[in-house]
Amino acid sequence: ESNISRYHQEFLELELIGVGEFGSVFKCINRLDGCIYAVKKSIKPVAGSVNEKNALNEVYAHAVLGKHQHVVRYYSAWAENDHMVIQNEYCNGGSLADAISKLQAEKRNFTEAELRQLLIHIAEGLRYLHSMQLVHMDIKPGNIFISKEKRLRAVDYDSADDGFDEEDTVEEEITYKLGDLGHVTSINNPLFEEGDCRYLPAEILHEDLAHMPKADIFALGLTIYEAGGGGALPKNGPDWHEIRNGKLKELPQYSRDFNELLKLMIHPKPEMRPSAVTLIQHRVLCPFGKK
Ligand SMILES: Cn1cc(CCO)c2c3c(c(-c4ccccc4Cl)cc21)C(=O)NC3=O
Repeated sequence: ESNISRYHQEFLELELIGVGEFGSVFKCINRLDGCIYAVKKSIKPVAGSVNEKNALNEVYAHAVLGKHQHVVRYYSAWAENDHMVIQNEYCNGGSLADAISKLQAEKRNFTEAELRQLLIHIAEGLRYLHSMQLVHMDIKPGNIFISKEKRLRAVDYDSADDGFDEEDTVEEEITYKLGDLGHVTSINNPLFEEGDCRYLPAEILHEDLAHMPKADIFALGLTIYEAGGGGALPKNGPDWHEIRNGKLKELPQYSRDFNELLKLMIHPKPEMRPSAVTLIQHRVLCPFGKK
C-alpha cells in the first residue's frame, strides 16, 4: 500500500465521535466536496475471519441499499495500511442511545407522538431493508442515528402583520435513521453474527431462522420500550425470559393501545408480530387512517 493514506488525503478529521471494539468513528470534512461525513476506521480483519465476513457484509449491504431516507447513507469504503475505512452520511443529532440518556438525566420522556414518529421512521427503514431480502439483526438505540434539520415554515401572512420572530418560522425537523449494518444478512442464506443479546428474540437464540425479519421487529419493540422509559433491558436471567414470554411492564405515560402494540411487537411467536409493512399501516401509528 502507498503510505500516504487516502483517508488523510481526502479528509480533515474534526473530532472523534465514537470508539468501540468495532474501531473508531470520526466526524470529518471531505477536502474536495466540503461536506461532513462520519468515517469509521477499524483494524482490517484477518482474511477469511468472521470479522472480515461482517465487514464485507456491511459494505455489501450499503452498496445494495443505495439511498433511503431512513437508512444511513453509504458513500465509500476502502482498505489502507492495516485498516478498513467506511465513509457514511453524518447524522448531526447523535444516536437514539444519546437521546435516551439525555432524557433520563433530565427526568423527561418522549411524548407518545414522538415515539410514534420514531417507530414509523425505523419501520419505514426496515420495510425497505426487508424488501431487499435483507435483515438488520442488531437494531438497538445505539444503532439508530438522528438527523436534525432547521426548516423555514411557511408563514401565514395575516399573522405576520404583528411581525414574526425567529422561533415561529423556523422549526426543527427530526429524521431517525437505521445505522451500523455490520450484522446485516440475507433473509435467504443467513450467515450471521448474533446482535446485542438485550434485543435478541428467543427463536434466534434457538437458531430458528424461519422468520428473521420478525427478529428486527422484536428488537425494534424493545428499542421503543427503552426509549419510552422502560429502563435498561436485561442481558440474561429471569427478567430476560419474562420479556421473551411476552411480558412487558406497562408504560403508564402512554396509551393502552400503544402499550398493546409494543407487546405485539415482542410476541413470543414471531408470526404474531406485525411485519414492517403492517406496522406502518397500524391504526395506532396513523390514527387519522381510521375512516
Ligand atoms: C458513534 N457514532 C456517532 C455518530 C454520529 C451520530 O450523530 C455516528 C454515525 C455513524 C456511525 C457508524 C456506525 C457503524 C458503521 C459506520 C459508522 Cl460511520 C457511528 C457513529 C454513521 O454511519 N453515521 C453517523 O452519523
